[in-house]
Amino acid sequence: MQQEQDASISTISTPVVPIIKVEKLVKRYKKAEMNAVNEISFSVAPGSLFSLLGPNGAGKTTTISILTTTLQPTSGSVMIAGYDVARQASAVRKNIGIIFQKPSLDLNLTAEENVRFHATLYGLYPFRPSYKTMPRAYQQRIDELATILGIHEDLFKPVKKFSGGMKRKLEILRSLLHNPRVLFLDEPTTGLDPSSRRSLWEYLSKVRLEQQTTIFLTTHYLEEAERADDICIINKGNIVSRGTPARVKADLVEEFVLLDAEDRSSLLAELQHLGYAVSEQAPFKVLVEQPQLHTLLKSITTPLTLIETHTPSLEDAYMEIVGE
Ligand SMILES: Nc1ncnc2c1ncn2[C@@H]1O[C@H](COP(=O)(O)OP(=O)(O)OP(=O)(O)O)[C@@H](O)[C@H]1O
Repeated sequence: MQQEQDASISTISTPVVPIIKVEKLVKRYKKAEMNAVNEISFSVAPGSLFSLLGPNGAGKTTTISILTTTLQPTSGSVMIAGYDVARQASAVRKNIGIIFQKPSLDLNLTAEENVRFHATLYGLYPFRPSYKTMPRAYQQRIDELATILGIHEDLFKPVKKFSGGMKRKLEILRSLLHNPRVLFLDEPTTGLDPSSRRSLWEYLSKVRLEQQTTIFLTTHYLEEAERADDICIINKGNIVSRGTPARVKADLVEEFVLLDAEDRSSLLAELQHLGYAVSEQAPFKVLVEQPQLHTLLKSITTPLTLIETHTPSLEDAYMEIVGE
């Protein structure tokens, strides 16, 4: 038994060096009365899919802009792949890929030309006038990524013929060319129809598995965040909940039963005697999860006039947090 305990403790405490570490990050815009990001701290495990979830104005774009070195924080620290965002911005940039909300592709060029011009602009490969004359390493990398992202057939087509989903995939391909350790995506599925959205998610999972890239994305869709290994929910610049989707659900979703009786004082005394967390006002709100409900009801001897169970969904809990 002792051995089992020791084994489980050592498994839990195995240190994983985070690829992203955010500590007490604050951003206050000029003339703003409140912090857009209000002393938030979190870390991201390497190779994971991390989702920053929140409603409009929560502070997602502000956070991702600081993490990607395009915005100065007011205070706090951010380390990415071991580099300090404020003091080692160019080393950070070498280790990250970024896809912002607004597409930045040249519609008059082919997909491959968009990638090639980007690659030469950023000094990854020397410029050559055609794909065929580009270095072999470039050709292999673009082939590999286009295959993972499912746009191999379309590489030599003009981007103006691409759907929204294909354009997104091309931007992802372009931002992965230099093999970044972290890929940042700001609301990547905004404006996509449900099937393109699903397909983009499948391809992002493949990218993560095959390239071991950590993926950090922002979204205001709860169902998207549920696909992540870790979620951090922010609202009005503050962290509301964080952890695995299951953990966040347990954190936010409060299961309870409402009970009432003609003899309320007897019912209240019984509930308190049984050790349940219970509201003072009737009908009495008793915090109890479904599996324990039967035991609770069997133990009560006061005749009941009301039994009403409440099991909110994660969506309900999220709406309650952000809808105020
Ligand atoms: N350049 C700016 N100057 C002043 N205030 C700003 C600026 N950019 C954002 N804000 C404010 O900071 C807060 C956080 O905005 P942010 O864009 O980070 O939220 P968000 O979660 O990305 O929202 P959305 O989902 O709508 O993109 C909001 O109150 C917003 O009005």
